[in-house]
Amino acid sequence: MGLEVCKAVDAADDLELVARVDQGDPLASVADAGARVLVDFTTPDVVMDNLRWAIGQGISVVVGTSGFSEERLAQVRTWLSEKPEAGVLIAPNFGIGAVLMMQFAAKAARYFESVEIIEQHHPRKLDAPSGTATHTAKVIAAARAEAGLGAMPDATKEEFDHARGADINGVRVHAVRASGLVAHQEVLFGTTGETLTIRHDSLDRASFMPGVLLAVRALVSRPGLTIGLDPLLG
Ligand SMILES: NC(=O)C1=CN([C@@H]2O[C@H](COP(=O)(O)OP(=O)(O)OC[C@H]3O[C@@H](n4cnc5c(N)ncnc54)[C@H](OP(=O)(O)O)[C@@H]3O)[C@@H](O)[C@H]2O)C=CC1
Ligand SMILES: O=C(O)C1=N[C@H](C(=O)O)C[C@H](O)C1
Repeated sequence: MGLEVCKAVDAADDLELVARVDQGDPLASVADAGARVLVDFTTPDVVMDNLRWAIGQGISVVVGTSGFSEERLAQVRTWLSEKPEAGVLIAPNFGIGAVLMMQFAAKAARYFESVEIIEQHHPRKLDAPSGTATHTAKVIAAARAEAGLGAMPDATKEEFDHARGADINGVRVHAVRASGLVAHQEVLFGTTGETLTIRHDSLDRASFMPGVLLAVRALVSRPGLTIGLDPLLG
């Protein structure tokens, strides 16, 4: 993703790529180069250190790295309150189609008694389930709670470990890893006599770049914490 972002920024007429940082490179080179926005696609282990450093320097940050809990978001808000000029945008998925998939799923949630999420990724992915699937489960769970829906029907009494997937706020999420895949997700809804499947496929990492560039441009004049691309899409 880092390479893909560098290519996309380089190719944009209105943006200038001033620094590239890989593991082991000094972050100070970002500040020395006069960067106004830092884009972080690293790992959940290091992203918070990067964020703390960048916010401390007054540099805004676009974050694609997954692994953001409520506690992490609260920490970012605290850091930002000390640097009101800085902005941070954290998005579980920068693909426009993926953002729409999550919005459609939230809209459908109230009408179906059952829903499960099946995400599929390349086998080099470190985290499971994906940030996108986790976020989708949370927005579906919130929509179900708002509509007064209870637990989903499920008679399972005996199971091999994890056979029914991870339980995220009451929504089952299944993670598939296989060579050849990029990033894919299905949200499967069911109710009496019908199912609805909402599916999104990222077939190439270029799919994330329009969303990343949109966020970079917005953050030049958008202080505070923004979650997801939705507020930028109107
Ligand atoms: N929000 C979105 O739309 C998307 C989010 N992602 C997320 O982005 C993250 C990265 O994904 P991906 O690019 O596929 O993963 P990769 O493992 O291919 O890349 C991560 C890179 O970060 C480098 N790195 C590790 N530590 C640091 C550090 N301290 N400073 C700078 N660089 C560092 C790694 O170096 P090294 O190889 O030496 O360890 C590696 O090159 C994941 O969390 C993934 O889930 C991915 C795609 C889309
Ligand atoms: O690691 C990936 O590849 C991806 N990670 C993000 C996630 O965890 O949801 C976004 C997309 O699914 C690709």
